[in-house]
Amino acid sequence: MRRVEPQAAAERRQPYAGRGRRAEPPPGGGRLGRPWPPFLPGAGTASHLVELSLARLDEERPGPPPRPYVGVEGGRGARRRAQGARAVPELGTAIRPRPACHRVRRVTKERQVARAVDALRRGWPVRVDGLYILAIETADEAGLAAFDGDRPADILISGNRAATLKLTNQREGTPTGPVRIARAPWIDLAEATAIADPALDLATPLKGPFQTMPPMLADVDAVRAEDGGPAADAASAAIRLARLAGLLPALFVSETAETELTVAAADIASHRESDTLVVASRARLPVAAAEKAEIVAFRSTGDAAEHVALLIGSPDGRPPLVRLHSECLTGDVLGSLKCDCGPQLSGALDAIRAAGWGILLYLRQEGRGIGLVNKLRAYALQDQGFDTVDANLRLGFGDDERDFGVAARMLTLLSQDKVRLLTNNPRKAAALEAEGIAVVERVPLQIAANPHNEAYLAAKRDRSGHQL
Ligand SMILES: Nc1nc2c(ncn2[C@@H]2O[C@H](COP(=O)(O)OP(=O)(O)OP(=O)(O)O)[C@@H](O)[C@H]2O)c(=O)[nH]1
Ligand SMILES: [Zn+2]
Repeated sequence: MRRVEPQAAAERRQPYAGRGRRAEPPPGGGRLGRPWPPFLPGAGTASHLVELSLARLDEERPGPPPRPYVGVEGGRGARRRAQGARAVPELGTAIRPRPACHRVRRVTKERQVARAVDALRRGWPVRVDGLYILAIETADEAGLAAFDGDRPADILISGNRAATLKLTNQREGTPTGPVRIARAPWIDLAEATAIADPALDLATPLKGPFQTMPPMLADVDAVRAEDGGPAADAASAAIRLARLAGLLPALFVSETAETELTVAAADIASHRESDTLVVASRARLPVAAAEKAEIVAFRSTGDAAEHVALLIGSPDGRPPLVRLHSECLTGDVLGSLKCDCGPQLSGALDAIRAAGWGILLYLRQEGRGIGLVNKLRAYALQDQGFDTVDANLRLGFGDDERDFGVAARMLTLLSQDKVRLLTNNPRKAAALEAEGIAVVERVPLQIAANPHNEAYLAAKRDRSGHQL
């Protein structure tokens, strides 16, 4: 039986001492100007607070023996061991939410980018340096009317989408960066949606005529942003923001609108999920492929996605066999035959178990980083005859929008700097190497084709350079 200490004993020790929590109210009151509740150990006001000694809990309910997993030597776990408390298996440090008494947090650039992403998804305007933007995909009539004000806002699309629409930049030929289309009176929300969404390309094959209505294509470089810096940077950042939001890279754009939400183009451009990624939690997880496995979940402050690592077997001194698996809901969960993701996932787990020690990183990068909704749009285009690469380009994205810096950061947090990589994709190996993870061997992960994914695998081999 666990014994609850009498209050008198609790009063001699400070609960949570040394954990960075304040024990006494700060001078001048608490959070948001409200007075802090009294917390005066020994004054009889906190009768429910007792200290449960870690050492005593251990005597009564011994913890598991330390597992031989990786971690940062000399970290919090090592200190606890040195103090004789229960040995905590080490694998990076889980970051707890801040206590409720923590006062107003600094608004970081990650938080500002996250807010902007959220606003775009909800159909709210955002200001990026001197450009105001509203996502075409999530705008409604009332929101667009408010955004337009006295003068119709223009349209901004990615260079890839502009190339699909054959909107050549008047000065430079084929555009590489975003292209701005002056909005003629006939371009209402429905027309703008047809410009944005290639699923409608067949239904409305004749768009425009844009070129005959100058200045339909304004070179964004010529427009200076109000806050300084070329509007081209703001335009590129705005397009990136749409992709981070999982939206089509097509926006209404204007130099005059109203919103309280401003985000700097430079903050969007430098936003990297890996910068703020931390270990959030971990647990033992026997899986069908391997009973001896452990799951580790990762979070970052700027993105909602939670990435996961599954550690299989025990470290044996060799670099682990590592699989970077990008999320594919349709293949991983529903058994889609259009791709090779499901069989690759189970094949990778089997290969890691057979190797004795390895890690599967489950990366929340659905659709090669364009998100589930856009991947399904790409599938609809593939049913029209476009291959997996062209479908992405028609949507306005690159062929592969994934940032493997996240995977490198996860490996670093797991204290792994050398890996044997299970992949047919040389880009993954190069990306890890660029982030400081040595890929000592590439191990192929070949899956037999089926009639539904033959063309997909051929496009990966012939157009994306996969070694199949
Ligand atoms: N945009 C798009 N994404 C797809 C399509 N088919 C599969 N995907 C996504 O592609 C990703 C699969 O990538 P992986 O298997 O991790 O990696 P890979 O680039 O194929 O390389 P390997 O390591 O050799 O398998 C998943 O995020 C899928 O959702 C498609 O037709 N279009
Ligand atoms: Zn898939």
